[in-house]
Amino acid sequence: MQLLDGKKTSNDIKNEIAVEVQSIKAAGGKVPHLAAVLVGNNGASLTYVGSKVKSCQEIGFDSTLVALPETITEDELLAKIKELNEDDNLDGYIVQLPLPKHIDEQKILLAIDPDKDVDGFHPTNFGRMALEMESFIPATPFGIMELLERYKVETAGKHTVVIGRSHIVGRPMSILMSRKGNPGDSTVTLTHSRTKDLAEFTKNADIIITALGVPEFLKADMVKEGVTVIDVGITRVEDASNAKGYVIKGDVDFDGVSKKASFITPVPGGVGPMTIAMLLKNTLLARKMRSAKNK
Ligand SMILES: Nc1nc(=O)c2c([nH]1)NC[C@@H]1CN(c3ccc(C(=O)N[C@@H](CCC(=O)O)C(=O)O)cc3)C=[N+]21
Repeated sequence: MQLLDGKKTSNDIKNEIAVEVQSIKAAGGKVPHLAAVLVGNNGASLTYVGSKVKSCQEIGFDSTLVALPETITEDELLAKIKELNEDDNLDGYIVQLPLPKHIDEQKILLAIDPDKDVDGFHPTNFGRMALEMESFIPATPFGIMELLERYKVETAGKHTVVIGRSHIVGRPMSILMSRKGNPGDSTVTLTHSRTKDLAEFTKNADIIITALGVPEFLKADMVKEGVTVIDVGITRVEDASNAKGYVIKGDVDFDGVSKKASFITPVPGGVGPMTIAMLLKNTLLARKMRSAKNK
């Protein structure tokens, strides 16, 4: 069994990006600038946004945290988005999800300038991704593709089963794995809450990508020998014995499944850190695209 080490790989990627930042600086260019919009103070969101800002500092990016109150109106948030779109000193930004219930998420995502949409959530980028054009690829799926590539996991002609059809993980993942190229060229089954006999699919899968949010859902008896398992689940489960008061659980019963797997991601330290590294990679791409336009 080979562990797909997202912690290590994300550090490698961050180091590669830091080297590029240094050469941009040496050439007198502008360093990439990422902003994160955070509405309210959801505990998990604060953690992720905090690590995004910290990573920017580590690799020499400029970063801005736009912290807004939970009570902000949709119009006020749209005005802020407009401001970020027009800010010439900003290369890319993300609006941390989920947003409060009174704000229409789709409306907000549509307002983001596709050229600054480093999350790749705008329909323009999603469409470009599906059509195999250059685009910003959503960071979590992009991170999974990067892990598969760096660990040389064979995907061509393999049966990939994706569990979960969310717009930010499952659906884009199913598209990326079916695209031409390496990684890719997979035969993909996208399963979801209405799928019947899910185990019949997972038992026949060469690669399983699970983005469900149900702790330890995938058990050893649901997979075949030699499977590759990518665990995108991250659920905080209360645990008084832990200093933080919680432990992070993936969708996979790691102890059981890892005995049969040829490759598997841990949680934590798998897909999560990769998400942040790929967001930085998208931001570097945004900077390069803007610099080519003399911005
Ligand atoms: N606009 C937007 N873009 C996102 O990319 C986005 C989002 N909204 N909303 C929430 C999800 C979730 N997400 C994670 C990022 C890093 C870890 C991560 O680094 N996890 C660590 C553990 C961190 C912890 O202690 O909780 C790990 O798995 O090792 C997890 C989850 C990005 N998301």
